[in-house]
Amino acid sequence: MTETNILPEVIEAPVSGYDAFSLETLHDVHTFDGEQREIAPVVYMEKYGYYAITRYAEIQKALRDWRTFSSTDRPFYAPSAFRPRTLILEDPPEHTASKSAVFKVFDAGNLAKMSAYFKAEAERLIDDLLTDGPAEINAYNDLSVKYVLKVFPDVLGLPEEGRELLLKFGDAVFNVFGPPSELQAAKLASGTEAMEWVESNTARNVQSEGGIGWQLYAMADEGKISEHTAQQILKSIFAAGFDTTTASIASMIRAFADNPGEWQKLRENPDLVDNAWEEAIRLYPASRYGGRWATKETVLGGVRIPEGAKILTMWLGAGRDPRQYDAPDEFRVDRDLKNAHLSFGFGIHTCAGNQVARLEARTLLRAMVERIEKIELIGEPRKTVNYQAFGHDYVPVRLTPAVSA
Ligand code: HEM
Repeated sequence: MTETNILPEVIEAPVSGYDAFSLETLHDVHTFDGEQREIAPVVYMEKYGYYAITRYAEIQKALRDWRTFSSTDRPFYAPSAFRPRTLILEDPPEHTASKSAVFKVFDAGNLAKMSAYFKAEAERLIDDLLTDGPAEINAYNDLSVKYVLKVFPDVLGLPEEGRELLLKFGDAVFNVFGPPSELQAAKLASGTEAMEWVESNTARNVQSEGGIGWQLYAMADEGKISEHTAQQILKSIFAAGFDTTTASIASMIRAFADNPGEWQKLRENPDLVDNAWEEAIRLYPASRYGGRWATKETVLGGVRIPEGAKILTMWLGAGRDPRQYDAPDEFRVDRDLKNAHLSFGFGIHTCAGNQVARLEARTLLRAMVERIEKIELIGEPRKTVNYQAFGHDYVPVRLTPAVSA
């Protein structure tokens, strides 16, 4: 018998005592999720009775097959006011209609309008920061939050007052899919403050004519989606569109502060801006995992997954899978990302706002590269502690302005 005739061996998922949600884990998710990745492509987390897909290739393979790896249920799923019941909790055909509605409001025409506005605001913000020469700032609050909470809510037509509640809302949303704990209770309590604001700012009657929300309700009038779905989609944008970008832009600045040589490389070759941003979110994804359930028994990476299994797709760990990337812990602005990364997910549920997130981040980075000579760390950065979201909420840096020609 030749080797090609040997059927691949199918094994049961290695049983792991891993607690993906303990405080110890949450303080160092890259190390701990990375350890699980090195055990097997799929592990069984005994403590919670859930499966975790840990490696790049297997996550990608699973997410190509939405019929087997359905999104309509997931570990720790319980209906929650913090989880808008649309898109991420839908499979086709419902999902197709909702996703088309989002793509329609983020079409080329709307993105082009956003692009010009984001650029003007990014440049203004950096110029303001550097008016008096070198600036010592917390890159999270003074740069990332300031920029994101200005440009995207403006585009959505949201009032100035209360915008910071979007971050509390997002922080709660990203703590829903995990076990009850003090941490979860605190995040949900804090998010509750945001609920009324979110509810009233996603209502039909407050949407400014021609704005994103108005366009969604117009689609409801045309019968393309329901009125309820229009509001749920708007809530999804509120839920997923702020914590993610603020955290990952702060993480990107940390990556540059840790690697001054990479900043110089980018200054010398600004064409690398887009690639540098993708590399930053490969290294520091804003979302640690997704959730699915197996609609039938299946085998992934040689590991059996039973019908009905609830599954975490651990894309933060997969972003540093050495089977996919050379020297995966290193930040290299010119890395050949080949198949990109999983930080925006993969398959039919790929991030619906990825174009907006990319536009925001790349535009800011371009404005920075043109204006900033040096980014230096002047203190210890702090990572966020959250079940599902990952990022930095404190990145103390000194920005030295470039001497203009
Ligand atoms: C750097 C910023 C962002 C990151 C890293 C990110 C990451 C992700 C990931 C990993 C998923 C897939 C979830 C899954 O398959 O389980 C996702 C889905 C989603 N994201 Fe984002 N996101 C970002 C920004 C945004 C923004 C700005 C918006 C809105 C404008 C947004 C809206 C959504 C929505 C609505 C979904 C659900 C898509 C679907 O189910 O088809 N995200 N995002």
